[in-house]
Amino acid sequence: MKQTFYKYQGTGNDFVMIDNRLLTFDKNDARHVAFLCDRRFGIGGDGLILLENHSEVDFKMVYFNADGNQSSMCGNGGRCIVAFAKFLGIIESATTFEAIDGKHHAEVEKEAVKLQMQDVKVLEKFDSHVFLNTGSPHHVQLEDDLRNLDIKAIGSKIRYGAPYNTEGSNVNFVSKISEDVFSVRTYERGVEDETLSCGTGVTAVALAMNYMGQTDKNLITLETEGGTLVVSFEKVGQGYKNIWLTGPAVQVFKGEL
Ligand SMILES: N[C@H](CCC[C@H](N)C(=O)O)C(=O)O
Repeated sequence: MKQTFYKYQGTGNDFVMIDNRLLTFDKNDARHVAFLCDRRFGIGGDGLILLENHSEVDFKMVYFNADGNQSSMCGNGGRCIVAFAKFLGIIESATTFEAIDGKHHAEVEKEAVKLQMQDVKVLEKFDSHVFLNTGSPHHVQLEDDLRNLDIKAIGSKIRYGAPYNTEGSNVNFVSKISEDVFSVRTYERGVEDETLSCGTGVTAVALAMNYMGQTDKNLITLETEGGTLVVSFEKVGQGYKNIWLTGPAVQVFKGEL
């Protein structure tokens, strides 16, 4: 049976998107998901996202990394599925949906989508980096010069090394541009390469920079290889709440296979 596929991108983090409200897509066929995400033999994407019905909220998001395995929360994918839900006529602009890390509120604002992330109660500070989970695990480290970094080589070494090992972590390299602007490059677990941006990653960076005292602002601009994202938050004790990730989410293609 023919299947309709969409492609969405949020600041260059791109996804194969499927309306799976009829539950026809086989979630257990990792090889097929990896094929669809393959940039040469398939459609191509950093991940694949299913939109499904939900009994209490507007819809449910199911996320797969490009390796074909279901994974933790995807911030850019969360923004893209909200744009997809509006395109399908499921929502107007405000919405609440269910993802692997719980319920998320979001609002469509013209070409941009504003996505509320889960509260972050624990950040672990080390000499070289900060580790926190913003729906996905993130290692965040400051660098003087992002341009000449071999992100894939250095990122994979950290991702597969102790203490992350097989389960791994996403790895974000950051340089400070100004009091409220930071540049970020990310090595993504499950893509096992640099992606042009990472939504849970830039969220982690914004919170980590505030936590480390690199900024006392609570509205941070993150410049990524794929574009500009904005993260706002409220510090509460040693943690953060009312965390919002805002940026573009664009449908780039629709087709059938
Ligand atoms: N690769 C991540 C999930 C997707 C995160 C990223 N695409 C985002 O926008 O948050 C992981 O397995 O932890």
